[in-house]
Amino acid sequence: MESLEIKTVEMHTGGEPVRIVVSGMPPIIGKTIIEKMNYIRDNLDYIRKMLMNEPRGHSDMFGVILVEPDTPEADLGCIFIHNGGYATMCGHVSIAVGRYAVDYGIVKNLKSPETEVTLQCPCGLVKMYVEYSNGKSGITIFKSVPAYVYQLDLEIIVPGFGTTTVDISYGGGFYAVLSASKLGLDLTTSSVEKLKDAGEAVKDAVNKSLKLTHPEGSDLAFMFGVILTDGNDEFSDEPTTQVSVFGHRQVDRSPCGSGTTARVAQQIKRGYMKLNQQRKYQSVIGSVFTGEAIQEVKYGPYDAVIVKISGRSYKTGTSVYTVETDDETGKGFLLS
Ligand SMILES: O=C(O)[C@H]1NCC[C@@H]1O
Repeated sequence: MESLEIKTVEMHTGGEPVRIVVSGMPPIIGKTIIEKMNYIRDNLDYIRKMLMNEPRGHSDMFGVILVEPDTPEADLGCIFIHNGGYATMCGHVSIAVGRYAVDYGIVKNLKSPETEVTLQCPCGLVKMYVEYSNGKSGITIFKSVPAYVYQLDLEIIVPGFGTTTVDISYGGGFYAVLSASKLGLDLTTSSVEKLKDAGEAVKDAVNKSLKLTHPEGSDLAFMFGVILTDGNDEFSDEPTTQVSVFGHRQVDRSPCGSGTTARVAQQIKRGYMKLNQQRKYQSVIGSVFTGEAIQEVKYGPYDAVIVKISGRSYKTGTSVYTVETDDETGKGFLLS
């Protein structure tokens, strides 16, 4: 532990933190990206706890450990980390890592007006298009893995909130999507604590009533989060607001890239949106991503769509993290 010296680049996307681990990790064993994620989870989880939890992080911290990809198609491999564990996809991090790859010389073939970066994520390859001109990077668009609805109108009993229905949709991770009003909540007036309670309760309820499967195996088949929306599903030029609750009662400050991907697939399936219609998705702090389904594809047995998301990230600093051997508290704790 004492010899750890983890170097990070710190960014945020739409207010959601991105702690990018760029060096200092012990060797990571594994051939595939999933094997690497599982190796870190089983052998190096103390590093996630040290970087995400207090006193170096906080209960809403998010990050990524950069690893060697196992395919020449990818520029970087991404292991996404949060307060409770690991994510198979993360849009807000991908948006930041796209800029990082351009600004820190990871990608050599810089092109204006946009430079392509490919990330290997546990869910698959994610293609980034980073705005780049006059030596400056900017807005990043990503095209994720195929997104699809797993089940519409799943009935669940949510303790403390009643019986309701949710749609289960996949955007690189599985989300339950529902209007906050179905739980008697309002995204503008309900407290963040109440939204966390609801998110946790919905996730538990879905886990009790549904066994998820995924065409590429069980490592991808778990409920990642809950998207509570303002219910404004009909297409409009106005943004629709949503909040993603995931991990250990963690609340996304950004509109949530993978959650937006899942919601676009759900809105297409329900006929609220059409292919090539671009919509604005707003977080509870007012940051905005755009989302658009650009192509229909078949994914295993599912009718899926390829979704394009755009957002903007910013750099906030760099850090070097260490831990002293006798510092038990400094190994990481959560207060909530
Ligand atoms: O943008 C996203 O996809 C995410 N943000 C935090 C939780 C999700 O992974």
